[in-house]
Amino acid sequence: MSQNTPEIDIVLNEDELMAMVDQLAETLAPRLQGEWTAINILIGATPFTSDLMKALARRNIHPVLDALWLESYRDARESSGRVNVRADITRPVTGRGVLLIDDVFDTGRTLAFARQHLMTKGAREVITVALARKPSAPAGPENVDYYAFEAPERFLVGYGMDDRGLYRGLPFVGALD
Ligand SMILES: O=P(O)(O)OC[C@H]1O[C@H](OP(=O)(O)OP(=O)(O)O)[C@H](O)[C@@H]1O
Ligand code: HPA
Repeated sequence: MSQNTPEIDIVLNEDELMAMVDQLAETLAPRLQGEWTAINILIGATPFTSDLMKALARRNIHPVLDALWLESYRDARESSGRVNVRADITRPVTGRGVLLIDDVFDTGRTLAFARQHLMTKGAREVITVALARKPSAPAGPENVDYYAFEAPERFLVGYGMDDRGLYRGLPFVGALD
């Protein structure tokens, strides 16, 4: 790493990530029969969405892909407490199953907001999936439905996750202090 790059501890390397995404697709595939829309929660979920869509396609599962641009952290490492819609989905979801895809489930605000947003638009059912789940995230009915791994209680970067817009392109999941 260059002088200006902070120390980033590797939490999951590329091979571990790919194996986890593949396992998640194997688990999800039986639930995604019929009419489904997969929604990439922008920006952070983009690499995860891309790999999950490919892993589902290998199993002959082809949901419609859409995107919902939500923002609540911007340049901070803590949630602002509000979820702003920067851009909405592009196709109707009335009567369809919706798979909401996010990179990290932390306070749970983003996915709770997105679930309500899609139910209000008439989705038949909404299921949520995140790559990483923080240990302090909500459990019980507010919990994410599926996740690939339990992350350390640290600030994550890489594989879509950012610190002030940086490090989204790292091919691994790392942690900063
Ligand atoms: O569970 P929560 O506490 O709501 O945190 C999770 C959300 O925070 C990040 O989004 P952010 O607002 O940083 O936008 P980004 O996707 O553009 O990074 C991340 O991508 C999740 O969507
Ligand atoms: N890293 C990056 N973005 C995030 C995180 C995190 O740990 N938690 C919520 N949004």
